[in-house]
Formats: sequence, C-alpha cells, structure tokens
Amino acid sequence: MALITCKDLVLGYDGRAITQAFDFSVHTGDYLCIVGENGSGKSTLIKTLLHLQPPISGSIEAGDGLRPNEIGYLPQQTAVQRDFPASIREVVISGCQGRCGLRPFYNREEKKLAAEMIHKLGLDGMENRCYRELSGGQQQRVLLARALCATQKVLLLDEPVAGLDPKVTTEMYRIIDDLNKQDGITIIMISHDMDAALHYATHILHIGETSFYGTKAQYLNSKIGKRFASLEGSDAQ
Ligand SMILES: Nc1ncnc2c1ncn2[C@@H]1O[C@H](COP(=O)(O)OP(=O)(O)OP(=O)(O)O)[C@@H](O)[C@H]1O
Repeated sequence: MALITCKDLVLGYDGRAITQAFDFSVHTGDYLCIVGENGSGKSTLIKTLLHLQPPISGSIEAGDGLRPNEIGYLPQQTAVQRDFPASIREVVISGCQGRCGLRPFYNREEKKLAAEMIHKLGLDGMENRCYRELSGGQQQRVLLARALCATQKVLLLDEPVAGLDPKVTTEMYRIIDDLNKQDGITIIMISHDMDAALHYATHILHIGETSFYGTKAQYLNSKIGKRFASLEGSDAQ
C-alpha cells in the first residue's frame, strides 16, 4: 500500500488552478524527485502535501499507517531563518515539538533522540554553537537532524542543496542517499539538479503544462523526460 496517493490533483491559489490534474503515489523506500520549470508548482505541491493549503481539486490520501505528523520537512531557507539566534541543540530538538503536545518541556527521550540525530548528521561537539554562525552546508545538516527528530518515515526536501558549493552539495546528496538506502527513509525532494535527480531518484514527478509520473527509466523514455533531461544545465531549470 502506498504511503501517499494523489489522484486528479489540481494545485492553485484562491480557487485558481496553476497545474493540470495529475496523479502520483509514494511507497515506503521511494526516492521521488519532483522536477519542472520555474513556477510550475513544485513548492505549491509541497505545501499542499503538508496540508498547509488545500488543493483546488483531487485527493491526497495517506496509507500504510502514515500519520500527518510523520512527514519531516526541510524548507528552503530565507535570509532571516539563516540568521536564527539559537544553538544547534535548540534547533535540532525543536523538531520534537510535535511529540510534546501540551507539555512545555522536552523529556529525556526527546533529548536522547536529538543527541542521536546530532551524532547521525556528524554534528558532535558543535551542539552549543550558534546556528547563524554555521556554513550553509552545516545549517542544512542541522535542519535535516531537526526534520529527523520529527519523523523517520518520510522527508520532504525543498531544494536541499540550493546555494551550496559543489563539494558540500555532493556530501548532502550522499547523506540523503544514506538516509534512504540505509535507514529506509522515504525521500520526496524538489530538485533543479537533473543530473542528481536522475542519479539518485527511483521515481520522477514532473509537473508543469504536461505532467509525468513514473520510474526513472520510464521518465527517461518519455517525451517530456527526454526533452527536459536534454535541456538540463540550460535555462530550462
Ligand atoms: N501565495 C501565493 N499566492 C498566489 N500565487 C502563488 C503563491 N505562491 C506561488 N504562487 C504562484 O504559483 C505558481 C507556482 O509557484 P511555485 O512556487 O509552487 O513554483 P515552483 O515550481 O516551486 O517554482 P521554482 O522552481 O521557481 O521554485 C507561480 O506562478 C507562483 O507565482
């Protein structure tokens, strides 16, 4: 059974559609990359999947026991967020807030989970450093650790390598791939990096005037996949 099944989904704002209807599903262990031209609706899809806004029409169904709070989210960072005056430990453990309910403090289990995620993302010894003093790559690792405190089932990543240099980008992709392959965490990632999408993804969702959903091989054999992949590196992103 799929973790997430979307049928006849139309995205938009204030009753106005910005996409045609499209279908896709996400199964446990998938690595789904969402690609498409600028402004095609990728970030809107993420907001819709997180139920931060309703779809214009169509359905989003969770299955396989997935609860709404079991989707971890790594948003694109704004300049203000990059300047957040909190320690790494505080930022990471804030991913446990959904587990606290009305309890106004973190319990021992949550502190242990945060410490484990700090270790997993290679941030040991940096717990007390201020988040805003970190490099872009370190900040992304902190936010991944935070998202993993929220859930170990599904991660929604909105362009996680935006603004990172090539070396740190490769490192970030390796971390995400390990989370998928070694820990079985399902990945849903918006990507403008077709090379990486075609390297790491098991499935591709292309949204835009024409939409496509399928395995990577099916995408590469499709008309839209051939066209978009060949434009990769040009202004088609
Ligand atoms: N809050 C909003 N209200 C109305 N329209 C919006 C809103 N946010 C985005 N849009 C419009 O919806 C369309 C899709 O935007 P979205 O940010 O989802 O695209 P995207 O594929 O993520 O783009 P990019 O690749 O540039 O990040 C755009 O035309 C955008 O102007």
